[in-house]
Amino acid sequence: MSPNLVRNRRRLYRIASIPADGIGPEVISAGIEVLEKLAVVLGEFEFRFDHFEWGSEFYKEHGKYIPDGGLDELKKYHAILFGSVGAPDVPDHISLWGLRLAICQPLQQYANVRPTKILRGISSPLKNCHPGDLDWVIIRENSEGEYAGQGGRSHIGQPWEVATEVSIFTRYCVERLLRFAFEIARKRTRRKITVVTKSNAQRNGLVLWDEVAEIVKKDFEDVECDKMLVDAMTTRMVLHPETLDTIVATNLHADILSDLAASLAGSVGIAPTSNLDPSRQNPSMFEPIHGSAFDLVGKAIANPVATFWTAAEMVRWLGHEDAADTLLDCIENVCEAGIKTTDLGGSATTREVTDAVLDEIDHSLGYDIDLSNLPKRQSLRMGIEKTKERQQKDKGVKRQSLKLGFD
Ligand SMILES: NC(=O)c1ccc[n+]([C@@H]2O[C@H](COP(=O)([O-])OP(=O)(O)OC[C@H]3O[C@@H](n4cnc5c(N)ncnc54)[C@H](O)[C@@H]3O)[C@@H](O)[C@H]2O)c1
Ligand SMILES: O=C(O)[C@H](O)[C@@H](O)C(=O)O
Ligand SMILES: [K+]
Ligand SMILES: [Mn+2]
Repeated sequence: MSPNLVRNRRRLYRIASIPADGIGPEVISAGIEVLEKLAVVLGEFEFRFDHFEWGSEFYKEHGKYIPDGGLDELKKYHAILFGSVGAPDVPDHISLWGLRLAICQPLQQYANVRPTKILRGISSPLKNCHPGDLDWVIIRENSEGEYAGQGGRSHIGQPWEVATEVSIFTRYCVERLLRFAFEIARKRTRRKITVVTKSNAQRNGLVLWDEVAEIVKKDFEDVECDKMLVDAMTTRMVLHPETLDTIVATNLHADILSDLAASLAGSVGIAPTSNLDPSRQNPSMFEPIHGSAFDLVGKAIANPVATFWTAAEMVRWLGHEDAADTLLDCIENVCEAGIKTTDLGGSATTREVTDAVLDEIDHSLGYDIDLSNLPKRQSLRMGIEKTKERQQKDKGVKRQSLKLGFD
């Protein structure tokens, strides 16, 4: 088979990488290594990453996080891989609105999807909660609500100063998000959704949420639906995690609940986030759930698992379910082998966890692949095809060593 033919069968994905601030660059560079390894070993697709230096250093130099025309530039990519924005010497509302929200909102990434489960090898801080008891996906409204940006300040610095922070809930945005969440619930085994609001106190917008949920649920009779007030929801998440599956909530409520969820599953260092434009008119953006973690910067101990799981979700969104599952399996194997960072009670560095995951991916086809003597990339592509052919023939043979050499 000619190398060109092999090449043509592999999908090429152009990814915009925006590592930004804090531990963002440390975890995103690890994530890119893992994605590139996955691409080489599986041979189904390849990635071309373009790196954007947008972040707080860029802001301090240029007075903006995104240069003119930057959003149009992003639209040319299949997906965006994002680290975290936020620096100790820039107010947090400037950085968040300058970069993350300035991408999510105009690109209509209205569905923020945050799965959490107890990965193999990780234990929950809840003493009665075991793997399988906590397996949730939180769907966060990602375009309006408490993050609509409506409000202002008057008489600044005066004793009579006023500030308003106005939440906006539109029937259109609430309904599209609820429909998306019910679809997710329907695809999961338990077909169960909990709609979370605070409609006792927030008597306008969140009453609208409740009403729209009642209408939407009629189209999903196969999905079991219940509703909770957000304060009681925190209690249920802690005391009865096994009663929950898909959870849908407003922008702010789901932001808070999802950090709690990640920590109940072990750490904010493990959980992924997908900022999706379900219409696929714009690229979606994938990021670990955590922020810049100023306390960890430069120490080389940031947990890269959240970014690896995020990378798996990006691969899934691009249409490669099996590859995503393979990557998640590799991540769990590493956790199960006890190679964990300090937030999970281990002592491994970011590098050690990354190397262990790279090694697992190498083994994921069932062969040890030695690519060291290959002269050029094309040969490597052919080599991978050959490896897969042989794997098909030798199904069940585990961890054979295979030395590839084509020219
Ligand atoms: N999406 C984003 O870009 C995003 C998300 C959250 C926070 N932020 C920003 O990040 C900055 C810091 O925010 P914060 O302290 O509230 O939240 P954070 O998520 O950065 O940190 C909270 C805690 O979690 C720990 N932690 C976070 N990531 C970890 C990892 N990968 N491995 C191990 N431990 C990890 C930190 O050490 C810290 O103790 C702020 O500027 C905030 O605005 C940005
Ligand atoms: O949107 C936010 O509130 C922050 O960026 C952050 O907490 C997140 O989860 O993305
Ligand atoms: K992040
Ligand atoms: Mn958050």
